Amino acid sequence: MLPSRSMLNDIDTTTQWLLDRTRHRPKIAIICGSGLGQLAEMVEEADVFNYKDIPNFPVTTVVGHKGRLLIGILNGKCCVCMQGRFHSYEGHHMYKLTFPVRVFAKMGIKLMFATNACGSLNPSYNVGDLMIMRDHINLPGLTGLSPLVGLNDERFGARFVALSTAYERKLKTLAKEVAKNLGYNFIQEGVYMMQFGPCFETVAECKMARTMGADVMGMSTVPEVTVARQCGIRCFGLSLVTNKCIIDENTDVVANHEEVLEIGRMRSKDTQNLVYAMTGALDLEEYGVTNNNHEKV
Ligand SMILES: O=P(O)(O)O[C@H]1O[C@H](CO)[C@@H](O)[C@H]1O
Ligand SMILES: Nc1nc2[nH]cnc2c(=O)[nH]1
Repeated sequence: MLPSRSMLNDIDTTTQWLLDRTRHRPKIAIICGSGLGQLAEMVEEADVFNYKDIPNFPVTTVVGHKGRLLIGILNGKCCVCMQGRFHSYEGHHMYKLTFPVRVFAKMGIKLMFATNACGSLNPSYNVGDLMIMRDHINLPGLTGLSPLVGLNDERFGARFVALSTAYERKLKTLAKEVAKNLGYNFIQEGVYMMQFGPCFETVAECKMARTMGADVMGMSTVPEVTVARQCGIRCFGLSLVTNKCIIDENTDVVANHEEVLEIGRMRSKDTQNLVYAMTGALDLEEYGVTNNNHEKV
């Protein structure tokens, strides 16, 4: 299913529906990855919406993705937070799974923090490391699956989107500074490869991904970042290494979602503290926010 005119109009309907129900006017969007939903609990004075109640929103089907949108204040900045995301492998068309990002753009979001759980390919990474996304490799995109396929609405952005600046340099620098101040010794910076999922990789696929320059593998984030960039939203990506990708044919150890959620819980507080401190340290004027007023006038 490709986006139609009426689906594009749905964006206006959903945006207005949300703005009519919250006094907050968020400028930052946060997406919680698998097992990282506790991030959302830091949002104060939150107006909370279940995805199933929001017109035109998809619903989450994956364990560890709660399915709530929170709009409120995080360390002094007004944010909208997705407590649970959508994935292609759930059967959502890429256009539909990135629908919230277009709504965020329409709401006036200028920055997006996308978190995810991933498996590591880089042998120097450890389970529990947090990786600042330097860049990504979009395997589905390279093979013809992009959220930007089909009708392009110029209200959102250009037909041809440059992704060489997908991840904002200033935000990567800020993350490193903040992590240093927090005393974190488990920070990496590297390349995330998205594959469609839902299967974890074969050994041969892991070897291919590593050869292609990937440090970690996951099944999300790239569609959201692609759409955000088309809309002019600046992006920061944070990957939690929840497991090591299996690169040895002679082991019976296998990746599993329970382990992903467990490591998510283990690093939950550290991830929260990093995002919280980064949000507080942001100078929103640098990102085009002239009116720092959190609320509608
Ligand atoms: O990318 P997030 O949503 O964090 O989740 C990751 O963890 C799940 C697999 O355990 C997959 O959905 C993968 O993409
Ligand atoms: N593709 C992929 N996604 C993950 N999400 C969490 N761990 C993994 C993994 O090993 N591979």
